[in-house]
This record gives sequence, C-alpha cells and structure tokens, in this order.
Amino acid sequence: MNNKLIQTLKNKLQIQDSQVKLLQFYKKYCLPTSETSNSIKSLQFKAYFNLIMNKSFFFGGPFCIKYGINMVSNPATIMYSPFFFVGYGVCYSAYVYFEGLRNRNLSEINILALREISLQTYEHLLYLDAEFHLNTSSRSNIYSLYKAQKGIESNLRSLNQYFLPLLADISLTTAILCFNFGWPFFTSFLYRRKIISQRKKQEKLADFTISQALDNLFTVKYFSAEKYELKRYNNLLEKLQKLSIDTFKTLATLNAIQRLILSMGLTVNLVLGVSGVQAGVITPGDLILIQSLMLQLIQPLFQLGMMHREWVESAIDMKDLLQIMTRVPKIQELPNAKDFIYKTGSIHIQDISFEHIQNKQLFKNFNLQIKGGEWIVIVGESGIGKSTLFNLIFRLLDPSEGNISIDDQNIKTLKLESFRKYFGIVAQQSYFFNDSIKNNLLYGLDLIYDLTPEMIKQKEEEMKSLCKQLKLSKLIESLPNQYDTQMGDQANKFSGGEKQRLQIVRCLLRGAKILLLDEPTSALDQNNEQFFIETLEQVLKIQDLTVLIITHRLHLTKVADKILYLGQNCQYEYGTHDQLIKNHQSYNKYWEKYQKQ
Ligand SMILES: Nc1ncnc2c1ncn2[C@@H]1O[C@H](COP(=O)(O)OP(=O)(O)OP(=O)(O)O)[C@@H](O)[C@H]1O
Repeated sequence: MNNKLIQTLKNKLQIQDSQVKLLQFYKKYCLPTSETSNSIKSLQFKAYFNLIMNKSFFFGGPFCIKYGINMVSNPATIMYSPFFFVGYGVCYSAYVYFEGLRNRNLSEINILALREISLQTYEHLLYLDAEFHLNTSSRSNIYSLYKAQKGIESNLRSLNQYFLPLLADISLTTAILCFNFGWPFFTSFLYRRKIISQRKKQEKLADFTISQALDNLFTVKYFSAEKYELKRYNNLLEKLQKLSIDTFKTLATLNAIQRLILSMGLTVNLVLGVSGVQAGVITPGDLILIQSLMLQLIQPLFQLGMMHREWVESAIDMKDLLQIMTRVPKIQELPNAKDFIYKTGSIHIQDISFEHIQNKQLFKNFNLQIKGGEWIVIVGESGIGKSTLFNLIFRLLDPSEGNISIDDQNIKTLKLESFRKYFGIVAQQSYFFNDSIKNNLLYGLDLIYDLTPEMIKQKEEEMKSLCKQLKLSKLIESLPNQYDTQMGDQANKFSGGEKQRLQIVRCLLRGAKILLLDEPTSALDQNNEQFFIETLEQVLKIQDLTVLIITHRLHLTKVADKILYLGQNCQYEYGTHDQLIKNHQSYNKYWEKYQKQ
C-alpha cells in the first residue's frame, strides 16, 4: 500500500474514532440510559410518545388519499371518498400538532443538556491540576467551551430531531448514493471535513491572536508593534478567507448533487408507477400513495446536506471539549479523604523528592519541620525551587516520594478544600477580578463559609479595620467610590506595594492561619519595603500565624525565626541566621555575595 493510501485510511479511522466518542458523549441525552438525569428522562419519554403519534399520522394521511382515490374511480363507493379526504386533513393536522409537541420536548432537553454539560465542563476545568492550566491557555479553554456550547445544541438537534427518526431513511439514501456514485462521493465528504477542520483552526488562531494582543496592549505599545499586530491578523484573515470560500464551494456542490439524485428518484418512481397502473399491477390510489409518501420523505431528505454540514462543524467544535473532559486531574482526593483539623499550623515535610521534568530534580530526600506560629524566610538562587515548594505544601503538586503533613495530618489523605482554606497565598503576581475593591477583598466568603448578611456586615467592618492596620484605608477612602471603586484590569490602578497589602487583607479576611508570601517586596524600593515589613510584623505577629516568605532580599531574614536556604544539587540548609552563618558554607557565601551588592 502506498503512503498516501495508508494516511487516508489512518485519517478515516481517526475520524470514526472521534465520531464514536462523540456519539457516546451524547448517548444519555438521546436515549434514557442509567446516566440520564430524571428531568431529561421524563422529557425523553414524552418525546417518544409524541414521535409515535406523529409518525402514525404521517403515514396515515397518504393511506387516506389512496382509499379516497380508489373510491372515486368506483361509482358504487364515490360517496364515501370525501370522508377519506377529510381524514387526510385530520391526519395532517394531527401530524403537525404532535411534531410541534415533540419539538418542544426536544428543545427543553437541549436546554437542560446544555446547562448540565456547561456546568460539568466548568467544574472539570476548575478542578483540573495546575499543570494542565500552566500548559494550556485559559483563553483557548474558554473559546473551546464557548464553541462547544454552540456545537452541543446543533448536534443534539440533529441527533434527536432528524438523525434518529430518519436513521432508516438515511441508510437507504446512503446505499443509493453508494450504488450510484461509489466512493468518490464519500471522498468528497472527507475532503470537506478536512477543509472545515482547517478553517476552524484558523478561526481559533485569529481570535486568539487578537485577544492576546489586547490582553498585552501595553507590550504592543511599548514595542510600537501596532502595525506588526495588524499585519499578523490580516495574514490569518487572508488564509481564513480562502478556507471559507472552499468550504462553501464544496457545500454548494454537495447540495446540488444531492438534490439532483432525489429529484431523479422521484421522476423514476412516477414513471414506474404509471406503467404499473397501465399494466393493472397497482391502482391509481396506490400510485398516489407511493408518490405522497415519497414527497413527505423527500423534505427531510433535502435537509440532509444542511444537517451534514452542521454535524461536521459542531463535531469539530466538540473535539477540544472532549479532550478537556477526558483529562483526569493529577491532584485528586482519596475516596475516603478526611476533613482537616486545624491545631497550630505546623508543617512537617518528610523525605520528599520532586522534579517537574525528568533529570532536573529540585528536591531529593528533603526534610523540614516548621512549628506553628514560626516565621520562615526561604532564600536561594533563581529557579532553585522556592515557589515549587509552596505549590507542594498547598498540594497544587504532589511529590514523587515522601509526605507533607500539616498539624500531623498527611495532606494526601485530606479533603483539599478542608486544609487549603487555612492557607493565605500572596503571589508574586497579584490576581484580582475586574470588580470592586470590596468584592475582591470579600471574594467568595459568603458562599464558602455560608455567611448570613449580618456576618457579611461584620466582615465588612473587619475589612475596613484590616485596611487601616495595613495603611490602605486613607488611599481607599480618597477614591470617589471608596470600597466600591472598580479595581480595573489586573488592578493596574494600584501600585505594587498596595496590591501586595490588598492581597494580605484578602487572606486574613478568609481566616488564613498559614501565610505563604512569594517575593512580597520584589516590586518595592527600600523605603517601601521597610514600611511593608514593619506593617506586616505589627499585624501578623499578634495573629499567631505561621508565615513562609520567599525572598531575594536577604535583609528580610531579620524578621525570620528560621531561614531555609535552597542550594544547588538539591542541597539545603536550615536554621537561624546565626546558625547558618556559623555552620553552613553555602548560606555564608550567599550572604556575603548579597552584602557586596
Ligand atoms: N510547570 C512547570 N513545568 C516545568 N518546569 C517548571 C514548572 N514550573 C517551574 N518549573 C521549573 O522549575 C524550576 C524551579 O522553579 P521555581 O519557580 O520553583 O523557582 P524559584 O526558586 O521560585 O525561582 P524564582 O526565584 O526565579 O522565582 C525552574 O527551573 C522552572 O523553570
């Protein structure tokens, strides 16, 4: 077999595999399976009943015409024929009525299914591990979800409304198409799928490019790259235009071929029927019956082209979503996970090893014991694994060996939310919603802790008091809408130091007992750093929090009870500043280097 043929077969098998996965995904929304929710199941039964009624009247009508016509041609029965013609009218009306009812059931199923799938996808995305989110773009995930929502609606409509009731008709039509036109007809289907898939990819790329540029507008401006961005977008649009034209050309050709075949079938049918009547094999009523049935069937068959186009486009949109939904989160709770019980906030790391990528080990037989209420400053060269250690303690990552316990409870055995809610994380890059200051600071509290409106009021008071202690209240109260002021995209209205202090307020309001601060002063000058640390000490020391601070500014070590120095080749040193200076060479050298800067 030549390579081209092998490739074509491979493509075909891949397509069939993804189609099977897609059909499996939709199964519970088309058939009442054990996974189907009760509300959808009851709608499905109603839809089946209405389908049976609808089809009975659909076939009943032409039979009424047949008997009516046969009676017209016999003088003895002609007087009864009008009843059958009226019967035809009744059948047709009933057929339309039950079709309407069924469509209503199907639309409700679609709406419920869409809601279920959207929620499941969002939940899955939220609970997927940090590594997945680091390796994918959130924009692209949102785009996949948005596109898939459109796809689901269209796919389910095609399946429930057309494909399943018409399955028999479609297989018959397929057989006729194969018989008349053979494989070239199907090759054109595959070719179309390829172009549509390319067009979709191009569309995604164009949308992605524009949103990236707008998200990073300041980078574009700082590099005077407006013209470059426009050119890049225009190039993508040019390719997209060509693929769109190809898609519509192939669609028009396919539709024309399909209509031609169906019209020819009708004509042949009529000619054969007339010769049957002439030969006395069938009655004129039979001829009308066959032709009426054919005309009734032809309408949905004419829609085959449109349905095929919708199915292919939506199936491609669904591909990304299926990929996301079939990914298993790396960090998962055990089935019998327990609730965490907070005691003092002590952290015990036992013999852990970890590497992000093979042969680039960051931790090997690493041990650490932190007492509740201690302040630990973590130092070391850039890229040595300081932030990774935070991610391991918070269980965004799991060590390949060893265990981490908080208050003597192994975090692998705990419900994630139950211990994570005791953590407050102040990241290097502050993450805020484009919402008011108040909503950002009280983010999710009412739902997470089931707070009543009175308790929320208390929290608002606490928020104001914390803002005062962290020297933020003057600034906020000077703003036109005070705590209701919108923070803007990425909180750009606030300075680095202000953002860090706002993050701390947010953590304390959530009742954090263990604070992880990742380079909290990296954006500050010396004066502001001094001010920040003093404020932090005043506020935090009285709260008895366990505090871990990552920093490159070694004079921050003065606030620490102990220092963790991470060195090359998974070496580390741990103790008070004086102990490390006295007994540990690497920290000593690191400290000397810092002093000289
Ligand atoms: N998700 C990841 N996949 C692969 N490698 C990663 C990942 N996250 C971090 N790394 C790598 O692991 C190493 C440690 O990263 P980490 O962010 O923990 O360093 P750090 O000590 O906090 O550095 P810095 O002081 O510059 O913030 C780096 O070499 C980094 O490139």
